[in-house]
Amino acid sequence: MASNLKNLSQYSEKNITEAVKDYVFGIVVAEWNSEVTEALYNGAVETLRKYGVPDNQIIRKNVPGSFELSLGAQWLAEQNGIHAVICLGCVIQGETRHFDFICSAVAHGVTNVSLKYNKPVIFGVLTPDNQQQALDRAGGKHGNKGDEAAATAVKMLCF
Ligand SMILES: Nc1c(NC[C@H](O)[C@H](O)[C@H](O)CO)[nH]c(=O)[nH]c1=O
Ligand SMILES: CC(=O)[C@@H](O)COP(=O)(O)O
Repeated sequence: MASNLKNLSQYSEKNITEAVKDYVFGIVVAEWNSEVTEALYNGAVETLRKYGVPDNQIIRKNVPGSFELSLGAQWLAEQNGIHAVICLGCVIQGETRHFDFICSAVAHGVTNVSLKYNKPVIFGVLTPDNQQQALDRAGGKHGNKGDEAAATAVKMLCF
């Protein structure tokens, strides 16, 4: 379902239990397009807080760009005290195919980290054609991808 047909901040809370407040969440944030990625981060943190996760159980790691999210996620996922990792980035289409290479690399990289460490590693990366599409999905008319990513991490830990 396309994001414009489903608000990213509206999701089922089925299966989410009280136990989630005992977990520790890593959040890796790409610095590229920081206006967008900071909004994603704020959405993710507010969602975790909503379920009672204390701020000292949310560990942030910044990386330069979305391409580096996979390694940043690995640095967090390899820590026994971290139970899930949320990766937040925004890759905006430019004039060349660089966009395609970054998006593919980070999607595969994040997946590989999740499978390697047997932990939820959530792909919270926007891949819009332009800045407006990104803003629409970082607290705009289509909700906040950061909310969705944090809720996904919570749900995976509660299954
Ligand atoms: N153009 C965008 C980038 N580019 C930078 C790469 O992510 C990476 O840091 C660089 O290729 C060095 O390895 N990153 C984004 O997150 N968003 C973009 O729109
Ligand atoms: C997705 C990107 O790396 C992008 O900023 C590159 O832009 P361009 O393809 O115009 O060089």
